[in-house]
Amino acid sequence: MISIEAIIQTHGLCKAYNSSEGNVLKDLDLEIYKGDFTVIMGRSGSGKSTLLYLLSVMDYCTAGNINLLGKDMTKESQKSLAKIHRESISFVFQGINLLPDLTLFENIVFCGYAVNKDKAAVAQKAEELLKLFELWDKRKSYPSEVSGGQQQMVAIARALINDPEIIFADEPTGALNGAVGQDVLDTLSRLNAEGRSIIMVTHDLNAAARASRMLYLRDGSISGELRLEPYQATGDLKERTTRIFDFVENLGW
Ligand SMILES: Nc1ncnc2c1ncn2[C@@H]1O[C@H](COP(=O)(O)OP(=O)(O)OP(=O)(O)O)[C@@H](O)[C@H]1O
Repeated sequence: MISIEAIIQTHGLCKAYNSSEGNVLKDLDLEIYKGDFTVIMGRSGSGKSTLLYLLSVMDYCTAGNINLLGKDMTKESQKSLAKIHRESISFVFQGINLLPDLTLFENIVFCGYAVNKDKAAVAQKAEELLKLFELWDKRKSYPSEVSGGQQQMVAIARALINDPEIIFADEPTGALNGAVGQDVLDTLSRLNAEGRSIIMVTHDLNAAARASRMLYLRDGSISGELRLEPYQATGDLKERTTRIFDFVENLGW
């Protein structure tokens, strides 16, 4: 059951990278709800990644404001923003971005130590996550020694080490083959079913089929929205994919 509690609200949100090219995001008024698996789609260049970076406060808006978990992000200090990044939100990138000189285990605990001084508790949680993702026997391997899918699982484990309320994902399956991509999506769906809010950008209809709410971005504005029943492991992915295809096709995808 999705609540109607907004965890993110934007008002008049604009982003321009330079004054000569105008706004990439145009006056967006948007709400993201707690417990949703929100998927953002749109054509290449429509501003999806820009929006994700703004919502996750990895980049700054040029006008308007963003309220994240009850706080106006345009008014928070750098220290407060850093705290929110460490404790409340996480980001899973397409490029994965594990630190190459740290083992899989070290990649995960490294982020945990930044928040929790109890190193034993962090190590315990990292162990649980690695076991959950069936990577415990690879804990001493370096990222270059495991597959892309395993690296992405570690990136998700790292994103979970501080128990974030919101997970942002930018094309998390973009670099993976089909079956491995499904494993990553299954993991995100499971996290969502456990109550975590997920906001994901994707071009992939199969990935989008995990959404409980779809937003379609066109030229920096939201031009459509679709609400779906939350995905269930036994659910009919094909039927959901067809619905999403019809939705985005009608919007000019
Ligand atoms: N750092 C940047 N500096 C200047 N322009 C940028 C920058 N990042 C993005 N843009 C421009 O902003 C627009 C939106 O880019 P964005 O990456 O948000 O789109 P997208 O919908 O995620 O695209 P894609 O699907 O291709 O990843 C594009 O015209 C892009 O060239």
